[in-house]
Amino acid sequence: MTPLFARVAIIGIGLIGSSLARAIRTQGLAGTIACADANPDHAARAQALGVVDEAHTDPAAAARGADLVVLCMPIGAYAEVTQAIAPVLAPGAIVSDVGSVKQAAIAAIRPHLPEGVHLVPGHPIAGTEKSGPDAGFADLFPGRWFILTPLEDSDDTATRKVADLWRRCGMTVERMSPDHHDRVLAVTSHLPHLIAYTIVGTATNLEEQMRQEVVKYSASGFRDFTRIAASDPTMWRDVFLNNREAVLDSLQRFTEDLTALQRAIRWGEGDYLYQLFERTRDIRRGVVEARQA
Ligand SMILES: NC(=O)c1ccc[n+]([C@@H]2O[C@H](COP(=O)([O-])OP(=O)(O)OC[C@H]3O[C@@H](n4cnc5c(N)ncnc54)[C@H](O)[C@@H]3O)[C@@H](O)[C@H]2O)c1
Ligand SMILES: O=C(O)C(=O)C[C@]1(C(=O)O)C=C[C@@H](O)C=C1
Repeated sequence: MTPLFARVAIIGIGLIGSSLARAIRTQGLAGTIACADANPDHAARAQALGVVDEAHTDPAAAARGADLVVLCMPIGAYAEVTQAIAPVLAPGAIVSDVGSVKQAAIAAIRPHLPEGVHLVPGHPIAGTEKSGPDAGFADLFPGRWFILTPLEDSDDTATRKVADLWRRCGMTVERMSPDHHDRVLAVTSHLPHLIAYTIVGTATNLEEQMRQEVVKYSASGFRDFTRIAASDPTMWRDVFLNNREAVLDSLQRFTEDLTALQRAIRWGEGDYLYQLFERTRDIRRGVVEARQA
């Protein structure tokens, strides 16, 4: 099959960037895969692993001559990297990304793009708590959702090509407005991470002897939270700072629901607790049936 792109440049060759590189290679979707990473060890490791044809530390060196550039680094670095690659982007080139927040990603990229370069933002809803080029794997994507958030003026052909890329990596592609994406993900992804960080933080704040017992007798509920709370600090700092309104809104709702639960426990309202737990168990069944568990 002919490759979709002649040269793909992946900027940030960590968990998602290296998974994408592996999937592109496995599916034969690009003639050349170039990458750039600000961390020279990550660039060298990606080259040593053979997941890319070229590895650089300068993003412009990777992006030069690329028909597709995919930003795969934390959102806080988007503006600086877009400014660095802008002079080498040819008219007709596509710039896309995988960032977990869409409105802030667009605001950071769009002002710096030269005329004739197409912006097609997106977000693969797939990941793990691990980071870096060794953590990636091509099978991260099959069976998962990819949310495409094109702008009103996004080029149709460019949008279709980006959708095709992710479809051929095994994902199911859906379109959403950037604003809607940010509100949905605040509830389904950002809030759960915030809760996990809080629970694990609270436990580690307990006095020394207690802390040892928390780790020693970790029940699976706590263990599941520690997995999520091990997620990359830079990435998640940038997510919360860049989706502030939607996260604060869902956090407010969560706090109110928690207060209602506290009240039900205090007043022995067993029916309230039972009905809530019954409802949430059904939701879990739905997630499993949708094969997203
Ligand atoms: N981890 C997930 O589950 C997940 C899922 C979907 C989307 N995302 C998004 O993907 C992006 C990358 O996340 P990840 O999990 O792959 O993180 P990661 O830490 O594994 O990889 C990020 C890479 O970017 C590099 N980097 C940092 N600043 C850079 C810069 N200025 N220039 C070039 N490279 C730079 C880092 O050295 C690292 O190799 C984030 O925007 C995140 O929101 C993450
Ligand atoms: O499975 C995990 O470890 C993840 O946190 C993946 C997860 C999620 O919340 O589902 C995290 C961030 C993303 O932007 C997309 C996916």
